[in-house]
Amino acid sequence: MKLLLIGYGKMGRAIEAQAIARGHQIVGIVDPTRPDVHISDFVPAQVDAAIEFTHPDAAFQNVAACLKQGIPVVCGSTGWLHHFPEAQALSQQTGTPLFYASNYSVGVNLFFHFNEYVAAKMHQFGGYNVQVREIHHTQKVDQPSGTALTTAEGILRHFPAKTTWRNEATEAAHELAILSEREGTVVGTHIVTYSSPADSIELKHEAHTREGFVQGALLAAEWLPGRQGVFGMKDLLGL
Ligand SMILES: NC(=O)C1=CN([C@@H]2O[C@H](COP(=O)(O)OP(=O)(O)OC[C@H]3O[C@@H](n4cnc5c(N)ncnc54)[C@H](OP(=O)(O)O)[C@@H]3O)[C@@H](O)[C@H]2O)C=CC1
Ligand SMILES: O=C(O)C1=N[C@H](C(=O)O)C[C@H](O)C1
Repeated sequence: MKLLLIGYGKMGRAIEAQAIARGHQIVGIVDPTRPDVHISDFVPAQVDAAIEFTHPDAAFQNVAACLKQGIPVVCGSTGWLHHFPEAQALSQQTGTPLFYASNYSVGVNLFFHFNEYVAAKMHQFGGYNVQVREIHHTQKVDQPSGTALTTAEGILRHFPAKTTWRNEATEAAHELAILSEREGTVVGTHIVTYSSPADSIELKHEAHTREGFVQGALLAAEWLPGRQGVFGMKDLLGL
């Protein structure tokens, strides 16, 4: 496949290495270190899919530029979802597919699935409080993590005692606390804890390397071309 990389940081570089190992061709790299390369330089005949891992403030503009060019785009940047409805509308207007996941790791998407199942069961039996904790490296700019937000949304859908989330410890029974910690080079750890006076139950995902994110993003890029609409990992994995 012909891939356009948008963002050449930790994820962009890891995706480049794995894409080449899988026999794909990198036709361009858009990044502040290459100011002469722009998304608007590329047309669909040159690119099968773009893969975007940049920054919360840059992601929507990059996604919109790809969609306007008619280039299918796989986006992994977090912290820009207030613009998601605009991106969905643009995908529909242009007939160009968009793939978004707050986390591309297959393991995390299984964790999301189990999280919703556990939340529904814990609601059914009652007596527990719940909180979400995420730990990431100190270079991370957004808080809470996109993965923690998806996790929290899954709990809010199935555990009606919580009606909203707050990014700090909270005494309010209806608020789901998301605790964010930044520590060294931690790749990404997410923990959901249900606790009662008698006991506690934890669901934890710990990424050891970025390889899971990279593999998932490449699977999405291989799957997306030729489709129409807005997709996520549930569509890709059939979860
Ligand atoms: N969905 C998932 O599975 C995952 C999501 N992420 C998310 O992906 C994003 C990137 O993560 P990561 O690679 O670790 O971050 P890095 O900071 O290592 O890399 C981001 C790169 O994007 C560049 N960049 C900034 N603005 C633009 C722009 N307008 N156009 C093109 N490139 C730009 C940065 O350049 P400069 O440094 O000069 O600003 C940098 O080279 C984050 O939002 C992170 O949360 C990360 C891992 C997995
Ligand atoms: O910034 C990161 O590194 C990560 N970001 C994503 C998120 O915000 O959830 C995914 C992963 O946890 C790594």
